[in-house]
Amino acid sequence: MAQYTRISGSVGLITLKNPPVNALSAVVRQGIVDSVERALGEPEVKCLVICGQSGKFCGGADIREFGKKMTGPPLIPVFHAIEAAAKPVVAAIEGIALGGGLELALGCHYRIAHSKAKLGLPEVTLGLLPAAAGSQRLPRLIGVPAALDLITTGRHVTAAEALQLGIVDQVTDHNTVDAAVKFALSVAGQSLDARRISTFPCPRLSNLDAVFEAAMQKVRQAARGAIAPVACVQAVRAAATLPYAQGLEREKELMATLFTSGQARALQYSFFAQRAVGRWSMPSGARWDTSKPKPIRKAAVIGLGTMGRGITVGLAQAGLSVVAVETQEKQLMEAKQAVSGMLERGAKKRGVSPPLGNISYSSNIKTVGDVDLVIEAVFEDMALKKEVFQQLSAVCRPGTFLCTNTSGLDIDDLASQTPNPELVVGMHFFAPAHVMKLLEVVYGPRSSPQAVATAMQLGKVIGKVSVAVGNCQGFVGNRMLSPYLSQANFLLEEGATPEFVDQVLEEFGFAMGAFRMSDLSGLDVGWRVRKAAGLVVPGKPARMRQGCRYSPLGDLLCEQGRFGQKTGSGWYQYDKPGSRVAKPDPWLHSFLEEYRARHGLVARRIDHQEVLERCLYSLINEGFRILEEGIAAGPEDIDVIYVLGYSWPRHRGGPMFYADMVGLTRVLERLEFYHQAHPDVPSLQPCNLLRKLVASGTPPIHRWREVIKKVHSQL
Ligand SMILES: CCCCCCC/C=C/C(=O)SCCNC(=O)CCNC(=O)[C@H](O)C(C)(C)COP(=O)(O)OP(=O)(O)OC[C@H]1O[C@@H](n2cnc3c(N)ncnc32)[C@H](O)[C@@H]1OP(=O)(O)O
Repeated sequence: MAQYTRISGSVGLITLKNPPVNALSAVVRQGIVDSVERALGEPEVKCLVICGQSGKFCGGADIREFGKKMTGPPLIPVFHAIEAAAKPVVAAIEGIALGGGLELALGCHYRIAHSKAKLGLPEVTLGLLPAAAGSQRLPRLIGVPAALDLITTGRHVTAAEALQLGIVDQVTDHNTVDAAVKFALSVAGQSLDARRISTFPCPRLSNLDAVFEAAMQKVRQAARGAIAPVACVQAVRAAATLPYAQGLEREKELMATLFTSGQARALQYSFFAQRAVGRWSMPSGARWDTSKPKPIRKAAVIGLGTMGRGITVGLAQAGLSVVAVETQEKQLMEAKQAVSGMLERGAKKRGVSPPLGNISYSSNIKTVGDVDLVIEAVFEDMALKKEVFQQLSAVCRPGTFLCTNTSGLDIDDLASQTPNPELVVGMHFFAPAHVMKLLEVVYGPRSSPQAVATAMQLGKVIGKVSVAVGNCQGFVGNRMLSPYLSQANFLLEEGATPEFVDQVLEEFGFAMGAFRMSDLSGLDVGWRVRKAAGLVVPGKPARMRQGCRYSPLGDLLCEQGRFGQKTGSGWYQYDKPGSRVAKPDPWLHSFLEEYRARHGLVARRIDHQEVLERCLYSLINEGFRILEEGIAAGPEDIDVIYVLGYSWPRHRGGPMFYADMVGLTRVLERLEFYHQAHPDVPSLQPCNLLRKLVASGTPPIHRWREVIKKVHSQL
């Protein structure tokens, strides 16, 4: 709702009340209309102030109303009524003014913001554009280049930047409503002619075409197929070239295509999924709302390689005390320098001082005796990790949580090295660990709910989106990647090239195709895992292992020292070791031809559809298996992992959402088709849960959990 009160005798105060973010639901919109009408009708009222309850101005349109039947007054006429008012209307912006929230403020005559407020038009991140006249008002207020930047990226700006850009008129460190009331009284009675943004001409640009061409090129490059950023540029162009009313028509037209698009649905699903993963549950019944985390004030990181350094930076930046341990003195010195550099660069960007004092470095593991939680980040080697866990058990005080940063090793096996396996969880960080948003929190059968809650909470404190998953080979992300990469390799055996496979996957929207990604991560990583699993048989590249089809192509490259970017060659060639520019490699093409000839394989033409279906559907099929086994609690968990950790295009929601969009029946049919053609590839065999979902009438994704529950109850 919107509450109307009169304060200081002549100020009409409208307070938006719709927790948690005062979104502009139908009731709120109606409340604004009624309150404005009332204030304008009261002769004693000289000016109006609009604010939001609980220190939050407004989080924008109510996203939960999208896709439902529209009720209540539409936003544009509401904002026009405010702008047309004969009494000054001042927006008192505390906390947030985002999307429709900022558009509401732009409809007001003045804007006063608290110094800690964040403002922005993030509609593009939801597959939309600022279609409550934001795309038309903002360029008129701050000029085309700045408006293009804010609208196409959706980035939030601080109050200080908003003041500099001219979005707000004043910034205060004190009570924002008081400041707005004082300000409103000071301008009451003055002419409002120069305050109605819709009447402003858009600031002229001499190089208008060049500016828009450059903007379009930039968004097309960054968007990986997303349509909203392109529509945002088109809408701002309308503001720059058309009168306001016509610009508004164009904004409406563009919004109509976006609003009902699959991409908008995917992005909005992704928004809610990212929040839903915080409400985790375990098969034991333990849940986020019944498991209390322990506060972590002091943590230790063991092993200061690339991952350990990033984790140390993340913890220190979040204000924790960190003991950073590296037993090799030379490595310790290098790490100290590298960590300090990262902290200094990060602090410079944020205009704060680097938290160097939060870290103490040591080469002795015994120095971790008084920490609340340890994150072991030594080399990915089970024997080494076990040794470290045994040492930790001896030196840590009782109750210390022991976490391991591993991308797939058995958490339970590691937990068995300690007298308190309930305190052990996996924390799978993604490189670079201080930058990547994703954290897989892995619980073993003996991990306590409190240990999981604590790791999840710590993830939040250090700014990660944490997803709780069960213990299995590769956890969720890497387990699903395995069939995807296998298919990519099989496609090479059958006639494709790395360039073609990558092109198809990149056109789908991945930042990098399977082979470019493998070259970046290092082919030796997978090689080591396959060796440990007994799959690599040097000198005998037979194409079957343990009764299933196996491609030894990656192993053969590793045997030649081709580990990817770091060695200057892998699936591609690079100018020099460490170079990032992948070039097709004639050597690799001849190698593939010889390989096929040696194994009696005849190259055939493989089309886009086959590449996409075999790579993606095998990955999705593994996702269904993961759900069936209860390793992930719901499809949102998998989708968040893929979008944040594996560069799955956000505008496609994630693999499970994509399966829902394609249609489960179609996914099932195509898997059956490919499995018939490749009966020796078990990952192509449709899993039971997928069959059950299809048999139960292909329910939409938000109802899959009901079917999953039934499957689990039958086990
Ligand atoms: C019908 C046609 C209308 C056409 C209008 C076109 C023009 C306008 C379009 C828009 O305004 S689209 C919305 C633009 N706004 C946003 O994108 C903001 C989205 N929200 C956020 O970025 C964050 O939530 C926040 C506001 C910065 C707060 O972050 P914080 O970390 O503090 O909390 P969260 O966990 O993210 O959110 C808490 C809670 O609130 C729900 N929520 C947030 N924003 C909205 C919203 N705009 N509508 C509905 N619900 C919202 C969020 O989902 C969380 O709830 P749970 O999911 O955990 O239950």
